[in-house]
Amino acid sequence: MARIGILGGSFNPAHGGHRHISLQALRRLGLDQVWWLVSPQNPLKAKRTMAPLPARMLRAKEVARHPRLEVTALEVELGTRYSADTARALVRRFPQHDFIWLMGADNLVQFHRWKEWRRLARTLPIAVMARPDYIGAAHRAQAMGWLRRFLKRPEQARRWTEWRLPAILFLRIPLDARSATAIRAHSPDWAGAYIEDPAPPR
Ligand SMILES: Nc1ncnc2c1ncn2[C@@H]1O[C@H](COP(=O)(O)OP(=O)(O)OP(=O)(O)O)[C@@H](O)[C@H]1O
Ligand SMILES: O=C(O)c1ccc[n+]([C@@H]2O[C@H](COP(=O)([O-])O)[C@@H](O)[C@H]2O)c1
Repeated sequence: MARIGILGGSFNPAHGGHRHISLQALRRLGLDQVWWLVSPQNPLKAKRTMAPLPARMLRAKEVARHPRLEVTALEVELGTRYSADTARALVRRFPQHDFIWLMGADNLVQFHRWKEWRRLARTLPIAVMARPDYIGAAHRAQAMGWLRRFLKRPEQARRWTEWRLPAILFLRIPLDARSATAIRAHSPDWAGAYIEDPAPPR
């Protein structure tokens, strides 16, 4: 039985912020591993600006480089597109593990727009990682109207496998301002380095 944090994301591209929150989650939640689920396509994000999945995977593996961080494209294998379905499929596929869903505070702000988000919260506990500019907004998030009654205290963090679901925890970790949006603004063609050159014309 392993204790595993799930960090779903576009990773377009992966950056030190992902690594930072994963290492914090490992420590604060007493995890054995964090699995990065590199999403084929976030249902709420534009396809136009999404780099191909193989390029995002390669970059994520370069950034993660830690024995307890696992980079996966599990949603491709599981055939799931929405996180509520992914969570359910993970629990069924890996009954020997305990999972907790990790997200940055910005994700909680739009959580009420995710498909069947209450079902996700009934399937897995949720840990919300602090992110600059979003902490207040996360506490005021629309989804918190329902989730607030299931709030756990920080001192309960390591006992998450014993929580009754739904359960949500805010982790006040050192803030990290890195973001994929900022990287794309600076290097819009970052994925080019990870895509093999097409065969030269004959
Ligand atoms: N610096 C950070 N601090 C806290 N959480 C973060 C940080 N960077 C990413 N996350 C979280 O990691 C998960 C995956 O993030 P994602 O791949 O969308 O990166 P991003 O930097 O938020 O991308 P974008 O700027 O394109 O939205 C999300 O839950 C997001 O909130
Ligand atoms: O299930 C949904 O409806 C849903 C809507 C938006 C985002 N998500 C998930 O949220 C995670 C973070 O996405 P992103 O693009 O902000 O990195 C990723 O696992 C997405 O699949 C899920």
